[in-house]
Amino acid sequence: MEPLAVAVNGLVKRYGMTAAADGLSFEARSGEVTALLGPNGAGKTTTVEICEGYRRADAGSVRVLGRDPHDPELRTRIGVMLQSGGVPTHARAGEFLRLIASFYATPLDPAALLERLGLTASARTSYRRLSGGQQQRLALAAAVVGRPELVFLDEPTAGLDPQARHATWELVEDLKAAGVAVILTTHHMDEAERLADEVVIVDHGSVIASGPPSSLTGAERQLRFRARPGLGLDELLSALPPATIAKESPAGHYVIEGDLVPELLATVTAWCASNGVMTEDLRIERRTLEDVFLELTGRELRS
Ligand SMILES: Nc1ncnc2c1ncn2[C@@H]1O[C@H](COP(=O)(O)OP(=O)(O)OP(=O)(O)O)[C@@H](O)[C@H]1O
Repeated sequence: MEPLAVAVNGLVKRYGMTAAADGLSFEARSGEVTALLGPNGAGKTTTVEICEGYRRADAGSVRVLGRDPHDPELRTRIGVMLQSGGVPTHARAGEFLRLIASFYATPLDPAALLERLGLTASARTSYRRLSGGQQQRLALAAAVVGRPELVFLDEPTAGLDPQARHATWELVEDLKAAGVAVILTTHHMDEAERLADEVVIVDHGSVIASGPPSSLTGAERQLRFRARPGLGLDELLSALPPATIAKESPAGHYVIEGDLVPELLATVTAWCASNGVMTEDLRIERRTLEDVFLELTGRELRS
């Protein structure tokens, strides 16, 4: 069997009193997108940078393409897109990408990649004069131009416009189809839901849940609607089967969970009608990854 693209076991990394990684374990496979999710400060960047060979673990085992992350042989086999870009500020976009491509035996065509990411018109512009979104796209191009077997993408779509976001998603889907292992960190749950084969939710330095997005969100559906705040949910519940749950969170947003048969929908809308309640956005849907994420990690802001 093909070795795992990334295998992290019991990873520990401390900064003084802070355990950025605290016994963290996960695996990533070739031809799959593995999304690392977690609140600010959860330990994602620390973990990814240890896998990339930029930081050293205090304890635990980390294997990347079957090797130690510091093995120089990995340099040409992995692609890294850093949040900070990592591109010299004076370098022109096109020249920079051609230079990076020249380090690899069988790179992608830099001009085609620039075109694909909407950077052709900016090819002669220096990095520091590119817009934030253009800089980010160039960093993505640099991460993939060498046809790596494994790519680390740290918040690749943060701050991108919708067109660039879609172009990035398509590129990630193509990488996956080509058998590349993609490790993606993102704060966009919809992005993870769309792209990831495997989601790893990290909090306080360890993994609190993992699995395919559909296994985390479950098959259960919810009835959701918006209406004026403070509806008498106890009264509504008394008209519904005993196991039904109704919540208002946040104010004016209602969720009903239970056996979602047509009669339940009819009862809810009839109750709304008899109470003069006009609903908006009435819909039946599965829980989203964002729902699961907030349930698991809480709603409080992280320091
Ligand atoms: N070089 C460092 N020195 C000291 N503390 C650090 C260092 N790097 C990270 N930390 C701390 O380790 C913890 C985890 O940080 P990390 O950057 O890995 O989180 P993250 O999940 O990537 O967060 P974000 O979503 O904000 O990028 C935080 O408490 C952070 O302050």
